[in-house]
Amino acid sequence: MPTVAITDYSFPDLELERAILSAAGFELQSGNDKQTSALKSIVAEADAVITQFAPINSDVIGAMQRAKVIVRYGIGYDSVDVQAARERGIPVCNIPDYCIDEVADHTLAFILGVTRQVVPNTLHVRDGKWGLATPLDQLRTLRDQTVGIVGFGRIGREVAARLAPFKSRRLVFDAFVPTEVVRNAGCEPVSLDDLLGQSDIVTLHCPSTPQTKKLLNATSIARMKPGSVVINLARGDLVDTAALVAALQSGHLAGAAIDVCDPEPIPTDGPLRSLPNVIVASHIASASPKAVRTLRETAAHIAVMALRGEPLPNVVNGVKP
Ligand SMILES: NC(=O)c1ccc[n+]([C@@H]2O[C@H](COP(=O)([O-])OP(=O)(O)OC[C@H]3O[C@@H](n4cnc5c(N)ncnc54)[C@H](O)[C@@H]3O)[C@@H](O)[C@H]2O)c1
Ligand SMILES: O=C(O)[C@H](O)COP(=O)(O)O
Repeated sequence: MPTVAITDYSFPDLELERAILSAAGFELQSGNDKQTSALKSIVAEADAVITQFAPINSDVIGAMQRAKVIVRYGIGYDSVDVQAARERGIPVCNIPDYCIDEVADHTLAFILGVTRQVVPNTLHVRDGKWGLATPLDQLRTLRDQTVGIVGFGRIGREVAARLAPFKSRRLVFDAFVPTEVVRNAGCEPVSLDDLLGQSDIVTLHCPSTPQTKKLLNATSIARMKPGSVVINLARGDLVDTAALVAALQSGHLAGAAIDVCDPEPIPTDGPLRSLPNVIVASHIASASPKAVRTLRETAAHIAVMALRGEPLPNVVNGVKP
């Protein structure tokens, strides 16, 4: 019986996937290991592979003897060596639209949380105190803030739309989206340098690629406005963690709100877990019952389509099945 291998997952079980695959006559085999040797063994005989955060590098892809597809449980596919898959003729599919509202809402929650100093003022009251916990000049209004959005895809556009009623000035840098698309959304297309130099809030919504890794590093952070903040719900490696921590500790950056970090998880003694001017979450911005269900069902259905030889949606590496 054809087999679908799931390399790793963060869900309590795989019953949803198992039901879809067995109804289609396929068997599910699963592991939950991110080491190359274990990954090679789980994918070796699989006819389709579904993967979440495990690194599917060229060694792991080289071990695939029969795979007709690699499906990423998620939007970003930086954990998969898509070029190695292309060389082997294996299509890689992502799930591009399962959590756009969830991540855009979470971004607004983070932006408002930082702007209105929600977390320190909550902890203050919990600590038995009363009155303003943070200096007055740290409480701002979005009407007075310039927000710089890096990456104007599905999530970046929804963030921009959610910011419109707050009347913030919205700057956008996207390396590929035409400037009319940005203007039509009521935003101002700018260069990355202008965005960093003029924004009070910089929010990242581009993928992790060789061009965007460490987009925010010591040099680019130094170009940011003193007192500005960084919001990152895209990928941890877009930001040089040491440079971010140094800028938060020196006060050059007033704060950060991050759902993703490099590395993940953040080490237990890592400063990003304890700095008072940081809001942090553990890569959960995509979560809602609807989003997780859509993600899991879509991944299983794409595996079924591949095993039936049907045309595949969301192929990101240009390989036709
Ligand atoms: N925290 C989470 O749980 C979570 C959930 C979903 C997505 N994400 C991350 O968010 C990212 C964005 O998601 P999306 O759905 O908006 O993707 P998308 O593909 O719709 O949009 C990404 C945008 O980034 C732009 N871009 C690419 N390279 C760029 C560069 N060098 N400089 C500037 N812009 C560039 C693209 O042109 C595109 O418009 C994903 O790649 C993923 O890594 C995180
Ligand atoms: O469950 C998750 O956290 C999602 O898979 C995140 O992955 P994505 O950021 O690539 O969508």
